[in-house]
Amino acid sequence: MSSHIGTFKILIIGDSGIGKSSLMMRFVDGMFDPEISATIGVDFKVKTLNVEGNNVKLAIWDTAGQEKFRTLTPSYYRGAHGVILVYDTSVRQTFANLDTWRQEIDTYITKQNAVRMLVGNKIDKTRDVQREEGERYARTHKMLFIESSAKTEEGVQDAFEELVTKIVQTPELWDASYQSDRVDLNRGGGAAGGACSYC
Ligand SMILES: Nc1nc2c(ncn2[C@@H]2O[C@H](COP(=O)(O)OP(=O)(O)OP(=O)(O)O)[C@@H](O)[C@H]2O)c(=O)[nH]1
Repeated sequence: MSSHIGTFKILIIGDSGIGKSSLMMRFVDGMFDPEISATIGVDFKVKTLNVEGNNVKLAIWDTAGQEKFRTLTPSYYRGAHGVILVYDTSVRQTFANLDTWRQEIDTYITKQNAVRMLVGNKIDKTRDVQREEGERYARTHKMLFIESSAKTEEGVQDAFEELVTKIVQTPELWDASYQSDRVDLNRGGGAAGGACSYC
């Protein structure tokens, strides 16, 4: 029997045109649209996932990459349990911009141990950034790492599953009864307790 451990807020950020909306559409709807339009403000979808016997509801926030369409940035980050930072493996500049996005995460995130994942998207295209470079960046900055293609589907499901698995394994992020300053050795790491809101 599986138990429901609440709703996780997942944020997708990164430069414009790297495929944030496409990753969300591929994951939630199983589709790819080569003519998808730019996000204005924020888009939002919900999906339920079963991870290690736990039913989790994901509230996925797909944010605009274009500065002029980014409004209310702090509210995107409020209460987020996981952040997916995306770059385009076929456009080096989007990799070079990662430091700026990481600074934004550190400025606005409210749950300090929110799980961070780096995703190199568009691996179906000619490469401008090698896999090893992405791996190294993620390791240096303590992020999970995966490469993907929203077009071919490769890596997309794995990215969300790995992120959510890590969140499930970090109960201080979502279990209201968990106190991070107290270590209770009798406590299991799994499915217990409090529901989280995502707003
Ligand atoms: N070849 C290829 N094209 C992709 C992939 N992912 C997205 N695209 C295309 O890249 C373009 C931009 O995709 P979006 O998903 O709108 O990018 P975004 O990051 O959400 O852009 P903003 O909303 O402006 O922040 C679209 O034409 C997509 O079809 C991919 O994995 N491979």
